[in-house]
Amino acid sequence: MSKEKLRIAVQKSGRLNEDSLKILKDAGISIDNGKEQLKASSRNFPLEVLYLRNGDIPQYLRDGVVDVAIIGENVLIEKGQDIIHAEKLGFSKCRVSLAVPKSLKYTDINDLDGKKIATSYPNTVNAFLEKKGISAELHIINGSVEIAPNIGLADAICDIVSSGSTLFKNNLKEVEVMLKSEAVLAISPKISSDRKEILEKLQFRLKSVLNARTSKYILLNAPNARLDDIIKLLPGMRSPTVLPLAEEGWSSVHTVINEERFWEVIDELKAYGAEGILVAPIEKMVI
Ligand SMILES: Nc1ncnc2c1ncn2[C@@H]1O[C@H](COP(=O)(O)OP(=O)(O)OP(=O)(O)O)[C@@H](O)[C@H]1O
Ligand SMILES: O=P(O)(O)OC[C@H]1O[C@H](OP(=O)(O)OP(=O)(O)O)[C@H](O)[C@@H]1O
Ligand SMILES: [Mg+2]
Repeated sequence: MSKEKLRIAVQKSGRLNEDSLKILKDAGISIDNGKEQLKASSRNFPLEVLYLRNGDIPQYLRDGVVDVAIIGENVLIEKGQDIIHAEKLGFSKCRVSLAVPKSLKYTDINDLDGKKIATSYPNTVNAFLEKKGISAELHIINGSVEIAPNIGLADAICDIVSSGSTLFKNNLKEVEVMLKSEAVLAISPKISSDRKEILEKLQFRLKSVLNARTSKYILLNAPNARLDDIIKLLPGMRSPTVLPLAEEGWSSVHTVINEERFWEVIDELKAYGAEGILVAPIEKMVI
């Protein structure tokens, strides 16, 4: 067997670290994790993990020091336009937005012309402003950006927004959403063909985990008279499984459904007489 290993960068600590390790674990990849180690290997998958600062990862990918990484799309947009985004991983969802003091009357982006904007995302802001034909002075800071208007450092800010509570606490309001982001699997343009084979195996596993996370297995009892209507609401992987119940005139229907779709159709299912609806998690889903 080849000794080749795929090298993946995972955030050392911060918002992405825990969910990144969790998705690898759910994909059946065990990583022995000495807390202080910056490098670790998997026992059961040809993977080497490097724990790095999120902001440094685009450069490591570009140089081919790591083959793949779990990173926020926002960082790739800011610093890694040349890097391939593969799977969206469904966690660390946020947006990168412009915000101004609540007291400021804001009509549109023209209100920021000639103003000072504090941000850790200068390339993203510049590209956005350029597209809108606006010029502003950027004040680049690495953290606590939201405090800038309160201390007279800037008129507006551009930073990550999720719940909006940091903006609220700093008396700011979100006025423009520049981009939406979530964690993604990013791929180095320099990855070798041997490692690409390992990457394909990793992507297959991640997709199975992601499919399972967004789907549910449902079982319900349905009156035979309304079976056709109920089945139309429940497409399933190929089609639902229908089994007769011991009680005449009733069937048991089993299927897989996207969780959001389940909540959309639940009232209709009940209206067609579906009973005893059970919803179960799916561990892995190979399509
Ligand atoms: N409040 C939030 N809600 C959801 N996702 C977020 C939030 N803040 C940041 N993120 C996402 O998580 C990523 C990592 O954020 P975090 O604050 O942990 O690291 P950082 O300080 O930007 O980077 P570094 O690892 O270089 O110190 C961001 O790039 C973004 O994609
Ligand atoms: O809309 P909210 O839910 O309030 O989240 C947004 C905040 O979260 C991030 O900061 P973080 O907590 O990661 O601190 P950091 O500046 O130390 O990275 C981001 O920089 C915002 O300040
Ligand atoms: Mg942060």
